[in-house]
Amino acid sequence: MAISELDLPAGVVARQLADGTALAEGLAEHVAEVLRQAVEADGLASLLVSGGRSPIPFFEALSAFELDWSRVQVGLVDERWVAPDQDGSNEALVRRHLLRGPAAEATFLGLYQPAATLEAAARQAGRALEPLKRPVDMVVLGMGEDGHTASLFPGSPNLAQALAGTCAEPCMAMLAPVAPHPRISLTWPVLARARRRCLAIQGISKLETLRQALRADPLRMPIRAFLNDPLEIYWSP
Ligand SMILES: O=C(O)[C@H](O)[C@@H](O)[C@H](O)[C@H](O)COP(=O)(O)O
Repeated sequence: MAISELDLPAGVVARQLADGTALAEGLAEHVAEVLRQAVEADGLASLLVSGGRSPIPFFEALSAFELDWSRVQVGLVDERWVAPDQDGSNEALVRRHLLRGPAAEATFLGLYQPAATLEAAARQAGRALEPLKRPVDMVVLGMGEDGHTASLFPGSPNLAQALAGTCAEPCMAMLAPVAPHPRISLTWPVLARARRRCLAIQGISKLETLRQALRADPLRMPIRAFLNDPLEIYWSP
């Protein structure tokens, strides 16, 4: 199976790479160029990345690119509600694998907030995102086997509100079916209205998930809400 076999909506571009290394390097080169152009045009660039396991090679490849990282904001599309020094923290993942070398000069805008409740933490995270340049210059999404993206999980309370184009909150409390369960996720308006968006997925199984998502209800497979122009899908076997 090849990604070219998928019937993608207009404005959705698919790039098939030979393997995970080529995917990480190709995506890093593309993202670095978008950031470089945004810094040149606006004096500031904003990047939102996903957590999980698969972005690590991409993070490490991107961190080595020479650009004016002091004018780049790096944030997360979601966070597990765990402190940065605990297992599962996306902030720790980005600080360890992306904010190093030249990229150490970037400004990190995290989502984790200690608070009495997850909902209070999400509200505080939204306020902490106020300095984020919008529309965001580049959002890099991942996708789970169930069709979730960021921490927009099927069956999560608040999902319908978070996917609505009228959602006024930049981020919301979400619940994942897998540990760590409490999450904070950016919402559709921030993620979908970015100037450039990439979806990075690897393996036949996720390609099958993507094929199913193209015909699915976003409430059942939330990635569907982002499969529209502009989107560049990076996929490798
Ligand atoms: O916090 C997270 O886990 C991510 O933001 C999440 O949305 C991730 O992109 C998918 O779960 C895919 O994860 P993998 O790339 O590790 O399969």
